[in-house]
Amino acid sequence: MTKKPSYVLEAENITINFGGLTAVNDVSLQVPFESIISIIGPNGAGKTTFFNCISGFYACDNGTVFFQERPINGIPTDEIANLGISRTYQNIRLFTNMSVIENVLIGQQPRLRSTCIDTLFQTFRNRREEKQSIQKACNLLDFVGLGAYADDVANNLPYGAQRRLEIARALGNNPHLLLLDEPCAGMNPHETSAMIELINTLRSQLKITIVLIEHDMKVVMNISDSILVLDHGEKIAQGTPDEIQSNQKVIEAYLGSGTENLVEKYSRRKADKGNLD
Ligand SMILES: Nc1ncnc2c1ncn2[C@@H]1O[C@H](COP(=O)(O)OP(=O)(O)OP(=O)(O)O)[C@@H](O)[C@H]1O
Repeated sequence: MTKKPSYVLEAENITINFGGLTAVNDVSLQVPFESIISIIGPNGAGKTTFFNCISGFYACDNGTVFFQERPINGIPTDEIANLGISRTYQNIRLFTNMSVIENVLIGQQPRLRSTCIDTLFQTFRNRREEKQSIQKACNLLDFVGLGAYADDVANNLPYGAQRRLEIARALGNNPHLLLLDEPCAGMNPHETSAMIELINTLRSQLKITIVLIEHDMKVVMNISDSILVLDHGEKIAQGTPDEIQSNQKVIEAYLGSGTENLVEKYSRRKADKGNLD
């Protein structure tokens, strides 16, 4: 019997430079199976760049990324997706003029086996795959609570629903690991609560491991098993929500020196300035 690896993902000593700027410097992260890990840090800290290294969008200058113990540096992004890593983006990337279900069907495209010939001649394999894909897309839409909107134009969905649609599309690949870049950005409190619930359900029902970048500290503290904190491309802390909230280095990196609780400070600054970013 083969031993299950300890971590779904291990990023070891990741460094990436853009010209003279070191955007991520020697950052390591171990992600246990079925965990929810958040990456936080001030603007420009290197969070998205680190994500891009993990998912193969950027080739890092140093370090190794292991997915289920297999090194994945240099593997094309579509192959990484086929191995079981899916992601969403900071800015919503939907095909806005296509229907909701079409957006989900596109996410399954890389896994289909039908050839051009199958499609051209509408072979049995082609028809069976199409049927299975549509059924799967319907199930995914039901899962994210959008089953009733399958035939609507994606652009007509409310903002929070568009973010959930992106997740449904990312699930089309049957991922083991889902990378979510600011899943709650721009959401109202109701949409944020629904997203928190969905992320927890992805883990509990589908057994998917989640790594997310998020600026909303209430979300981060509510949802995470562990939090990685970046500042100026460096890892300055990692720990549980309780550990991170009281970590002086983290509080200073975000908001300057002081003793106030991180969530309280964040909420106060957000109220004062509209948005901390
Ligand atoms: N393709 C690129 N070319 C040059 N510089 C880049 C590139 N991508 C990111 N950077 C720089 O790397 C640094 C880290 O950027 P990154 O987007 O990873 O930060 P972030 O923590 O995700 O910020 P935010 O919270 O604002 O999204 C920034 O100084 C950014 O300008």
